[in-house]
Amino acid sequence: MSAPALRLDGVRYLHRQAKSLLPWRRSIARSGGVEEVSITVASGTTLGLIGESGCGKSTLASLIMGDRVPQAGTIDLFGRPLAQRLGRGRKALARELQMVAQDPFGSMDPRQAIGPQLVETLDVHDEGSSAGERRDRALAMLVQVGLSEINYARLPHQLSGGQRQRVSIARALILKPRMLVCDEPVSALDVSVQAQVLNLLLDLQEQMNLTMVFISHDIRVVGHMSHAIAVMQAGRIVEQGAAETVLANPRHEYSRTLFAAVPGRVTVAKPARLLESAL
Ligand SMILES: Nc1ncnc2c1ncn2[C@@H]1O[C@H](COP(=O)(O)OP(=O)(O)OP(=O)(O)O)[C@@H](O)[C@H]1O
Repeated sequence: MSAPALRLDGVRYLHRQAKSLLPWRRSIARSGGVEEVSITVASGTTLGLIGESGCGKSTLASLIMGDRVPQAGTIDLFGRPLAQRLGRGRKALARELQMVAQDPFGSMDPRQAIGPQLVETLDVHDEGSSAGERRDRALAMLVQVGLSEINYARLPHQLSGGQRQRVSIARALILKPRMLVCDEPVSALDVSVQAQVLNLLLDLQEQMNLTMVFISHDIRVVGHMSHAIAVMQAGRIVEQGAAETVLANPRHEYSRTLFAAVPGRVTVAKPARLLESAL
């Protein structure tokens, strides 16, 4: 079997608490973070990462994105150590690995229209193309995420929350990365809009053969999106496996408690043929 798209082996990152101003409490205490995290994501599949607020999901996302460096353990992306691709390799990494976060507004320039913001990404990373080609690519990307071309000239505040999240997906995918980390991408959206954005992500995954890490506290959402699921508690992965198996037969006590809180049955939408290679 070919190398997995992403492999984390024994990754640790513990946040340092700010130094106390009280002299007798000046020792640097460790607070939350992640510890001994080992996960594997097969190419073209989605690993759903689930756990309660504060368990370390976003810390893990930032480690995968290379925004934090592990204090122990290794991260390999497409068969190469991530650590080698930071620093000068950063720019090339952006063409392989992108992120969609919960709040699309936070990462957008409120005064710049949507289209030019997409073009700007190409300006930085795709110097070979002409201005006209970049504009065409931005327009095509808008259409690919289900937005009409009219949105090219609109400002972020003129769009709905769902449309804004589509724009941030467009911006993440315009460089045609191979891997996408989604950190609670639909948590801020109305339930009716959530399904549309999730299905868009599923379609794009198929069209672009994307590998995804999909982070959510919502078990239904993770069930809808994932081939494999990892359950996180207090910074550690307590259980991982094929999505169907984990959801139907959770082995860890914590997973059972987490799933029991969800009324009804959680369904897995992903095709079974991919399950085997997802592990
Ligand atoms: N920069 C930081 N400095 C100190 N502690 C931090 C920092 N960032 C996160 N933490 C702590 O680390 C733990 C994990 O936080 P993290 O944001 O990774 O969890 P999460 O599962 O993504 O939570 P949420 O779903 O609420 O965003 C928490 O206890 C949090 O308080």
